[in-house]
Amino acid sequence: MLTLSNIGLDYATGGLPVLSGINLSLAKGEFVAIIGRSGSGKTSLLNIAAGFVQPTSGIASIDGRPITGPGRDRAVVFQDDALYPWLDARENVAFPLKLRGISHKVRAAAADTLLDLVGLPDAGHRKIWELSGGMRQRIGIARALASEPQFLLLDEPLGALDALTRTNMQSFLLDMWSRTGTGAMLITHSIDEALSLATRVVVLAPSPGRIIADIPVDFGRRHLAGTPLAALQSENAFKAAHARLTALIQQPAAEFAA
Ligand SMILES: Nc1ncnc2c1ncn2[C@@H]1O[C@H](COP(=O)(O)OP(=O)(O)OP(=O)(O)O)[C@@H](O)[C@H]1O
Repeated sequence: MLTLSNIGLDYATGGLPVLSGINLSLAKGEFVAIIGRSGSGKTSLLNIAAGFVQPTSGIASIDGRPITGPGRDRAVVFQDDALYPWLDARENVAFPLKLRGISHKVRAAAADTLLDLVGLPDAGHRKIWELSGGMRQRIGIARALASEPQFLLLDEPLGALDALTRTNMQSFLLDMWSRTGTGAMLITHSIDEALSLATRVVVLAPSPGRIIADIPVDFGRRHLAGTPLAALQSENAFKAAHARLTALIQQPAAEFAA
């Protein structure tokens, strides 16, 4: 269990704290989407979970152990795929294993298994610049999975993709999450995406960033069970949840104080 307890964050720039009183837990097998206005502190929160940023107050922990920095139990995927252009796809996926001193033969075999898992069994020898945006994000996710993380921390990983690729990648992401049994934390600006993938949608209000809603949803699980995303998104329940989340994000700042 990844637990954020009473987290506050102040970058000491003289303004309001960026985060205040955040209590959030993420179990393995859960998929939490975090939405909120630009600047509400979503990336800051993910960076605390990743161990890139230490909170000013409160405690971030995994199974009771404080998070003091990045660790193999958490893998982060960003909007920019951040692949190494001088390595081919297989070497990119295998890179975390190389850092752990795993032999060339073993890591090449592990990378091929992961490339298979992400649907790119023949891409191992391809150069990064030969791949489409969606393929590069799959390679990035395969690389994240190479360290067998317990938690996937996803910061707008599909944000730079065209609409059709993004829809395909949403199904792919859900499939990866369900096959690997990880806990996923997804930051997204898309309410549709949050509702379509997550088991819980958490809404952050800005200034200071705090949680104003934590809503369980089941559209993603139903998509995994076979219902197409388009069918789910046309249901009244989906539209009602969308309208509720839109209203929460758009409400005037003064009302957030309540
Ligand atoms: N390293 C930093 N130093 C100082 N201030 C920062 C730093 N990182 C973020 N901030 C500030 O913290 C606030 C929250 O930023 P953050 O990126 O966490 O929000 P966000 O909700 O992810 O925004 P967006 O949706 O635009 O990506 C913003 O006011 C931002 O300027």
